[in-house]
Amino acid sequence: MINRHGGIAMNLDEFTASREQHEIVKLPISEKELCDRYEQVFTSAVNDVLRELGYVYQTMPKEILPLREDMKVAGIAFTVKGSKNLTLTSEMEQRAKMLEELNEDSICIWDTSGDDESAQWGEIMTMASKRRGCRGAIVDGGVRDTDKVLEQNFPVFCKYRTSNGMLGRFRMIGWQMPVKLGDVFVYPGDVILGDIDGVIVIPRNLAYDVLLKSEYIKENEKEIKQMIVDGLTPTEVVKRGGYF
Ligand SMILES: O=C([O-])CC(=O)C(=O)O
Ligand SMILES: [Mg+2]
Repeated sequence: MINRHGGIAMNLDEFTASREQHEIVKLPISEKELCDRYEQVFTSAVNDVLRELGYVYQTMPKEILPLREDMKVAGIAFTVKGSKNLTLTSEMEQRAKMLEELNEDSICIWDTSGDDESAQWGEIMTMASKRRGCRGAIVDGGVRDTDKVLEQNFPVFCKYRTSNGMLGRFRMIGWQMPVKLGDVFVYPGDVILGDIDGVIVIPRNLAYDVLLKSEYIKENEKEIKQMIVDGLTPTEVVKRGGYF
């Protein structure tokens, strides 16, 4: 296309739409039921289903782990993006506003631009987000007040613990925008599942089908495990259609 200065114009409409007007498709079941059922499966099963569909870059950086090994959570992505920043004017007010926009069955996802210094989550933020019906937080950064977060039984997955509060060190640039943690893109509305093996992102348009197939895998693996209990060798298991 020739622009009004006679030069070649770049048409960014489609690209912009793919990034910033990502459709939040309606799901065949409620978000609450979807999340509750995802919490009954496990990340490895979901990962295998996504792999079958050709989606092999859906796991978050492997350093993002649960605060306690038995923590498991599924939720609807509410994304937050920030970076190291020395300014603090209105930082608290801005963070309060974000927390007040968290919705029921959300999970707060922090893209920290690779922060290695501050805590993006803590005790009071846990208390406030629980009241909003938020199901957990996934932080590509840090958490503080860890003992008080653990007492609240709120699933938090993060890279590190630190007493460094984010004020004056880090701040948000916005929320509910597309973010990228490691290799994986997260769009607001995607489904997130975290357990002892880490965190996986299920694109929203696939979320219901992937759930059904993951539930099937969970059932099917019972039969495979029974073959081992019955004394079959791994070779016999594979011959009968079993897998690992
Ligand atoms: O501001 C922070 O770093 C978070 C915090 O301490 C809290 O939520 O209690
Ligand atoms: Mg605190």
